[in-house]
Amino acid sequence: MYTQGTMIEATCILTLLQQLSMLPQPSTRPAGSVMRVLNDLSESDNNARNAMPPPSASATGLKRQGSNCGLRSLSMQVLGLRLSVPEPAQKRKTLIERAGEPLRPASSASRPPSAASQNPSNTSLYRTSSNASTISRNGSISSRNTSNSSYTGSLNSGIRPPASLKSANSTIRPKSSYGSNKPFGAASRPNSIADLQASHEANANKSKQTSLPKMRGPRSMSDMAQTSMPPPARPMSMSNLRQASSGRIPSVVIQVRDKNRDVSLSTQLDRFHLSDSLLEPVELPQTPTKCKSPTRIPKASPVPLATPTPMETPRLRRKSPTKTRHFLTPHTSIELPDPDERYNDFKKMFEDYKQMYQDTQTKIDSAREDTNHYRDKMAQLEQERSSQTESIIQLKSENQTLQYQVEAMEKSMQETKKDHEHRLEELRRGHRIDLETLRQEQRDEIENLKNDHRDDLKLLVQRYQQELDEERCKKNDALSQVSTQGALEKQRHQLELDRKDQEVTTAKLELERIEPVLQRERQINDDLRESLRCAGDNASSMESTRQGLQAKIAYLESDNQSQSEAYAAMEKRMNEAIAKSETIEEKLRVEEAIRRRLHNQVQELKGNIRVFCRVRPTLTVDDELAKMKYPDPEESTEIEVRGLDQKNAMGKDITKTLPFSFDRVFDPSQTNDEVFHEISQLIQSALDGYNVCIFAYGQTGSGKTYTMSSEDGMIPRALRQIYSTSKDLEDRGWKYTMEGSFVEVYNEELRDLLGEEKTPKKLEIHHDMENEETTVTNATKLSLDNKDQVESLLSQAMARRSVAATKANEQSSRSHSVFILKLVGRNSVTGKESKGTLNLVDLAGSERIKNAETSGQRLKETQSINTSLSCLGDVIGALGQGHAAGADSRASLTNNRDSLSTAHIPYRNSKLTYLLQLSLGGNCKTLMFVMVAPEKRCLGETITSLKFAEKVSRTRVGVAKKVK
Ligand SMILES: Nc1ncnc2c1ncn2[C@@H]1O[C@H](COP(=O)(O)OP(=O)(O)OP(=O)(O)O)[C@@H](O)[C@H]1O
Repeated sequence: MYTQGTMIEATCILTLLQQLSMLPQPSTRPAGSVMRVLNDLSESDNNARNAMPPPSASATGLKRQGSNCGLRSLSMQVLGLRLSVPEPAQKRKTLIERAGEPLRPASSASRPPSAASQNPSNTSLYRTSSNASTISRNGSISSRNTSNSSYTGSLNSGIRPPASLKSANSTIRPKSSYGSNKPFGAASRPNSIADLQASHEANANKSKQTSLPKMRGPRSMSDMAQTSMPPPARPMSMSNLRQASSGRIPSVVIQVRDKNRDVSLSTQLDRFHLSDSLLEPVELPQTPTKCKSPTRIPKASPVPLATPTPMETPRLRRKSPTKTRHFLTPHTSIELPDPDERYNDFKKMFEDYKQMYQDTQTKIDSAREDTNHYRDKMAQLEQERSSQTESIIQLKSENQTLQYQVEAMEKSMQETKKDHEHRLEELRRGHRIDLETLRQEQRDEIENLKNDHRDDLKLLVQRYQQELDEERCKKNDALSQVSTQGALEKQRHQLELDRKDQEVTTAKLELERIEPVLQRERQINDDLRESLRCAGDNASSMESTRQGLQAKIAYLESDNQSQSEAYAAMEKRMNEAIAKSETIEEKLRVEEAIRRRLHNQVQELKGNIRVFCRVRPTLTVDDELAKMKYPDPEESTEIEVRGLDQKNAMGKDITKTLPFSFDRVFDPSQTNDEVFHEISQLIQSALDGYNVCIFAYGQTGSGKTYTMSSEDGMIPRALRQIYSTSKDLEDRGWKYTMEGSFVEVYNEELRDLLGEEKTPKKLEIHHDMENEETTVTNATKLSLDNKDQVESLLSQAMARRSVAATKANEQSSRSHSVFILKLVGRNSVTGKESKGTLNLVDLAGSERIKNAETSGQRLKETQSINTSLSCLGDVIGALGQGHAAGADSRASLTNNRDSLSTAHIPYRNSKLTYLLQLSLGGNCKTLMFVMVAPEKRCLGETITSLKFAEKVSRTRVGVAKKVK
């Protein structure tokens, strides 16, 4: 009866608890299934234990009997106080028994540590609670174990443990395997969906745990269920529940009514109190294996539980302050707790847990929402992952295909390479063979050619040897002849020289004699001019007189006789004056003829070929100058040039100084004016009816053009002088006509430099030997009738000279330019005529002959220049020889012309000499300017030019004669 009543009461309480505790997922559970609810609770405990937040200080203080079993534990506590449940569950293992079993891996590994287990303050608080005989449970597994240990301790021997042991137990608090350093209350943030789910579950469990503190009541609900109900389909295997039920066994035990002994309620309460103190945390072995003496754990007594009647509670409350101490058994000193106090505690705890449960539920809801959100996100990510995976697979397959292609291509390339190498090798072999064959053939051919050449060479050598011997014999004969002739020639020359010296001496004497005569003649001439002027004046005065007389005659005519006589006297005087004037004029003409003769004699004495040397000033300061000296500054006829550096075998300097002598030497300081002063007499000869030729010879840049054709050069000066002199001579009855032409000889061709025609006609040279006149057909001729025409001709000549430079391919020195001026004079008084020609020649640069490093057109030009200059040298040489021969044979100056005509002069060998035929030679007056550059780099050319000029200077070509 007692048991049955108790069971009914327990069932009612459980139903109430179910409603109050708001068990999770109540809808999923079968209504009214108390055992299933308990099972769920147990599982919730297991799952959410670690996540349960620690109770507040006040709550902790209230939870003296707290367990982590929540309301069920509370109910069981209550039941433990009131019910005496028989112990039918011998089959079930106690916590200690189960401690020997291996731990469930999931629960130990993943649960976060309990803050309380790590928090020393909590520990101390817990200890304080223990000292005050109240137990504070913070829901941690360690606390639960502690309670179990306490239970174990309490049941171990049934004897109250010594104080020292208790102290030790309370001090050395076991550390749960779940312990960690994580601070209390720190929310763990889920890292993954799995974490999130775990967190969510933990929250759910926590809420369950919070709402359901662990039961510490007597026995387990399963035991109770086994007692009052049929066993549930699902056994209550949750260890915590079992542990809790086991841990509450002492409480249950204290309610067991000992039938054999009459125990008062106070005693029981005392015992209960004592038993409560036993719930103080006791260190549990950390590993279940350490619990090696489960046999020490006393099993619950099988005695039926004695539940106090409802009436007993007020009785207990009405108890005097001096509380009766209740002991667990009469034989033990284990004190039981005060039931009222515990009841109040439980009630308060219940309220707290309820509040916590509600809070937790709210958190669960939000967590669920988060979970759903994260699930969606996860699904989305999963979808992306699958698409990425697909693309990766596709790329992999493409990559595979490409790799196959690459391999195939590599393979084909290898094959092609091998094929090519093979073919190359074959070609090389073939080429080697062909080459070898060709080489062999060429070797044979060369050998044959060599043999042939050797034979030919032998024959040639023999023939040439023979010819050489013959030639040698001939040359030896000729040499001996020449040497004989040379000796004779030398002797003859010596004689000639002596004779010439004699002649010069005679001429000098003659000159000395003539000089005063000439001076006298000049004086007479001046006097005559003066008297002529006076006569002119007289004539004019006479004319005026005559006019006066005529007027007088007219007057006298009217005045008869006297007038007639005066007129006759005047006429007589006039006639006398005219006659006197005529006499004077005649005298003047005679004097002019004498002057010309004397002038010609002087020119002849100076020589028909005269050579002037002119040294150009240096143009740059950097150039090293050749060493030149002018030993006779007064006479200015010599120049000494230090030759090219020479050293003998001993290394001694044997450089020679070469002396040269000319008719005149102009040093670099002398101007064109001074030069012209020296040649002006020669220009006058042209007016006197002589052929005059002035040419400039020298290397390029030596100053030929500057001397001949520059603005104040010889050509302009000559023209101006001729024009002015001709004008002067008009007074003496001379009337001159002057014709100028300007031609050049380029590549043995004549070109007109004054011609306007675009297609110039061919120029030809024609000599009129009878009149000793040279004509260039088709050449433009400009007459110099007035001063303007002179200037015009000069400007045209200058312009054409520059055009000529262009025409002559860049350099004027590539051609010989010849200015020809024909002078024809007629004396209206005497009826005499004179024909003279003035040739002014600017030769091409002489160095081109030797230093020509040209080809093509330039080579042709060089050859042409070379030929023409060489011909000029030959002509001058031949003229000298002819003159010598003529002089030798006839020994007369006057007959030189005849002798020259008999000698062969190679005028026709070049256009230049052919053009100047009548201006060179014995009948003409020739002046050669040898132009010299002062720079040392030009020394070679300078010496060559000076030697050539000296050779020309020594040439005697006879006496110039007037043109007929
Ligand atoms: N006596 C001088 N005083 C001053 N300058 C001179 C003199 N002689 C020549 N020169 C200068 O030297 C340079 C070369 O002279 P020029 O052209 O007359 O030489 P060239 O031998 O006649 O040359 P080309 O090859 O043209 O015939 C010119 O610049 C000229 O002005």
